[in-house]
Amino acid sequence: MNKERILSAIKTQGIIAVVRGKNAEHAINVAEACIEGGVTCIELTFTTPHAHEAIRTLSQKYADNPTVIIGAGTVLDAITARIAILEGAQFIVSPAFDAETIKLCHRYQIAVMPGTTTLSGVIEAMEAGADIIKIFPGELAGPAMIRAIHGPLPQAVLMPTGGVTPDNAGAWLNAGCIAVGAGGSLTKGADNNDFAAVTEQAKKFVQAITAART
Ligand SMILES: O=C(O)C(=O)C[C@H](O)[C@H](O)COP(=O)(O)O
Repeated sequence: MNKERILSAIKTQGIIAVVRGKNAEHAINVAEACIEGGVTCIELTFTTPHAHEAIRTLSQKYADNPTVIIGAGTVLDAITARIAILEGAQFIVSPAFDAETIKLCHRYQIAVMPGTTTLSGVIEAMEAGADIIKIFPGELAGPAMIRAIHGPLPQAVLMPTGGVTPDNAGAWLNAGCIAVGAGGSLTKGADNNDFAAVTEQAKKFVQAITAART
């Protein structure tokens, strides 16, 4: 799928699941539980051992399903981004700013989302061509910061991650975020292999996002 369609799908879905697995198989199970609950944009983080295998498996499985978008997270450098792209990742998320990662993603026309918590960081990311700017850690910023950034920079496309829950997801969207990223509160059941709990939590996120947009 081309980059515009990936970005449009993320905007429509309103949420990216941040999946940190114990290993590739565990990450795949967590991702499948999210997808079953209706959260279909999946960020597989490179803190998971052999994360690239999970990216490959899920990218191949959902290659013909345009509602499921598989991407990579915790991408700290261009080498990791290239590995993720070769395995099928359709978007790249970083917790911070790395110019080489953004340049590489542009080379392959893959959506790229660097992280920052400052206004200067937002401007630097926009100037480098970030498609979405991740506000991380979101719990330290809060939805008020989104409104504040959009004062001087109404054109900034922002997405928080860190501390996003079904209870506060709507506040982030109402503050002007294009989507939210949710890890711990979405996938905590997976710590005990309770994947049904992950599916239930995914449904709660979908309900919260639908409610915020109606
Ligand atoms: O490392 C990255 O690239 C990340 O994407 C960081 C994640 O956004 C947060 O770890 C998610 O935070 P929680 O939802 O509070 O678990």
